[in-house]
Amino acid sequence: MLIPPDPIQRFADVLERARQAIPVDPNAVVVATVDADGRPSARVVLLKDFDQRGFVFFTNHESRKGRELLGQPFAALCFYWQPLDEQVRVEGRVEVVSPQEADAYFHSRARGSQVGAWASLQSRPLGSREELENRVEDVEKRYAGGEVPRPPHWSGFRVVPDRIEFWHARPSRLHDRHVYLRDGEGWRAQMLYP
Ligand SMILES: Cc1cc2nc3c(=O)[nH]c(=O)nc-3n(C[C@H](O)[C@H](O)[C@H](O)COP(=O)(O)O)c2cc1C
Repeated sequence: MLIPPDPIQRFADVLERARQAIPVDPNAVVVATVDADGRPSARVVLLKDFDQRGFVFFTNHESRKGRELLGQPFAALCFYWQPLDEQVRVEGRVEVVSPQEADAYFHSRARGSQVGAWASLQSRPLGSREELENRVEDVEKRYAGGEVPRPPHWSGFRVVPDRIEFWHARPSRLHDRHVYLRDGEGWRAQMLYP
């Protein structure tokens, strides 16, 4: 098989197949970060955008992942689509998206999610469910009848890839693995043993 030259276009094709095969959250992805001591942590987020510049997700920048990424600006993403028998791994430096990009996405979200972004002190200890509900009520009162602005601590991260790997299951565990390594403005593709 000839390895397709553009990994971003190849990712677009795989994600499109995933969207057709998986009714809920085909854009879910595990994102791994590390803290200042090199200790890794991982969680699922939703991929909200991607193009030649990179892969974007949104979150609270004061959350555990947010603080880790602001301190150690590298991440690894891992997609797995079981019905497709496909895995894609993306690695690279992370940058914060522009305020315009963050605003545009924030204002496209449901109002409840916008309120939640203010109410949730993501990843900090919570005393009770009631405490969270009271915070939600306070935010709703504060912005009653008006637009909910984007919290300054809520924005997107873009993973700027320097390594993208496509894995496709094959019989006898002799799977296909194609890794793309950033090479100047382009990519150098390489097969790997499974
Ligand atoms: C399907 C799914 C999608 C999620 N999407 C997001 C997301 O886009 N952004 C986000 O901040 N958290 C998302 N979460 C919650 C995260 O997994 C995580 O619990 C939260 O962000 C706190 O992580 P942290 O403490 O490591 O920062 C999602 C969880 C699941 C299961």
